[in-house]
Amino acid sequence: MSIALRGVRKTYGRTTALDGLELEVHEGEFFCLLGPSGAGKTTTLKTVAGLEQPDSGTVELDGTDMTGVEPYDRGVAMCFESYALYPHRSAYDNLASPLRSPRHRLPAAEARDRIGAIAELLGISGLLDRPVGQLSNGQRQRIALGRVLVRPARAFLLDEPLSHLDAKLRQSMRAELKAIGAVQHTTTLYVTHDSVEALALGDRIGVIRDGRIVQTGTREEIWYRPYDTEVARAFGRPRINLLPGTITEGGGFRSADGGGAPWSRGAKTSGEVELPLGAEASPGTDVLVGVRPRDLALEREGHGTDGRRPVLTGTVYVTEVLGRAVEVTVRLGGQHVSLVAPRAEATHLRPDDPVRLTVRPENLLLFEADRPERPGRRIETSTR
Ligand SMILES: Nc1ncnc2c1ncn2[C@@H]1O[C@H](COP(=O)(O)OP(=O)(O)OP(=O)(O)O)[C@@H](O)[C@H]1O
Repeated sequence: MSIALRGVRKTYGRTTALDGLELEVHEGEFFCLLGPSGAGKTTTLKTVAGLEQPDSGTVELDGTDMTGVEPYDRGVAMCFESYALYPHRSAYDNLASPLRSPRHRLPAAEARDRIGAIAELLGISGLLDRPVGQLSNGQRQRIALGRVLVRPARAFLLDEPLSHLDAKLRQSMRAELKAIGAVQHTTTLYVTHDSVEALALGDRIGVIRDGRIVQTGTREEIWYRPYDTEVARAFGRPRINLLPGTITEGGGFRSADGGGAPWSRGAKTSGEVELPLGAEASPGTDVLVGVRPRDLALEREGHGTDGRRPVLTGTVYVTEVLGRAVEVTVRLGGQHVSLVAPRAEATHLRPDDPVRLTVRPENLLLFEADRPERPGRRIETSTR
């Protein structure tokens, strides 16, 4: 089933939950809607399900306007973050109840098989006899998810279905979820505020902010061509580094002289540097250059640089071991930047050690400077 929201506006009193939201989810797609708390994610799902009516705008399912169509008749199955389960009934009964409704009734043996298969995938087979009221939050959440997935639907609407699981379980369930046959073949609109989850699961991702979609794209598009600094900051941990500067006459970048400009280039020594970015912006524009921590490399001593890659010179501020990698925070002039390096390359580093960092020009992103009224938008360059 395809899902489309066209110019959907929804207010609650003086709160605007959805502000002319436009969204299209294609048939069979796993679409992640990512945004911070209060952005309008749950309201979007409820509007698609028919549990909320838009003040204006329309919801179309398979191209048909759903205005006036009851939730029950929309063919979508929704899983709430605050799961509505029957606490006194067994987990099995909770999973089985959707299959007893006149619309979805299945022969008992088939229902048993289906429940067994879903329970197996969700790791809840051992809990089926227990009353749901006695289960942990994480266990209940999996029952609630199972309840949605067990019945045939033309689209699944899932609202943070893994949020109550511990990190390890969440990670394994994430992998399982996409492998579930029903999910593979059914349009799924999945709400999360976790960018790692969105990147792992989404065929496409929609970033929602203040009731509007800011950007829609594949994970590559969102990662390499973020709409603005806020989208860039939302994806990737540690966060993207954003360093201030201005656009030069030739469309390059000149670092802001924040007390000892950190950039140098090629064999030149430390000092203010110009990066030829081919920026589509007028000279003098205040900008931010974005570099993700994993795209910054420590220049190894004695290896020099190839003369083409920009080099940043600074001193180590602090290091933190992240499993097999190390996050190194480097002081550059008045700024701090983080980079993630393989442990072997970074374990010897101590605070105040001088370091030189390199970055591939194609890994530099350019943005307008942030303004009070809105985050800086990405500026096209010729280096990527
Ligand atoms: N029933 C309601 N009555 C009044 N205001 C509401 C209601 N439901 C949602 N809102 C408001 O609408 C806005 C969007 O809420 P929504 O629940 O859609 O956000 P969300 O992105 O799902 O957030 P979260 O991640 O915290 O669940 C919020 O400001 C919220 O307070």
